[in-house]
Amino acid sequence: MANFVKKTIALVAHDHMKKDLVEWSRDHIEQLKQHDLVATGTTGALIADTLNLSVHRFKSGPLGGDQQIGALIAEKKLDCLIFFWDPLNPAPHDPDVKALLRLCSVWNLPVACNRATADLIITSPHFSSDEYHRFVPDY
Ligand SMILES: O=C(CO)COP(=O)(O)O
Repeated sequence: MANFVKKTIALVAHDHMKKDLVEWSRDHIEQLKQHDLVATGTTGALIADTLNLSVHRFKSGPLGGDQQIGALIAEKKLDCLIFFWDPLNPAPHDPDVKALLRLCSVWNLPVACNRATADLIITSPHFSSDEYHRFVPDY
């Protein structure tokens, strides 16, 4: 029988996508409550205030928040990224966005860029099970 393992989840959304991420977080609030949550500044404030969840907030994305979350990935301190980036509007810090997504591939980190994928990740029995071991490359 599998045991529960608490994970660290990063929540990030661009401005036009924040409403989607708040709705998604509300839909999965019982799961999210069981884990440690981190976020970029504005996203984190919105989720914490709207849903009364405890969220560690890094800097706002354009001010370095994406890179701070990237650093967590490189330090193997993050288990999952839910990143609703905006496919229809350019971001001034697009290189940071690309760098963050790149690190998810470098470190084989589960990353969801839309609600359907986020649903599947958070509801997977593997997500918080001690019987599933994500392969983490040993560079
Ligand atoms: O820009 C972001 C991600 O690239 C998100 O930053 P905020 O949560 O501060 O809006």
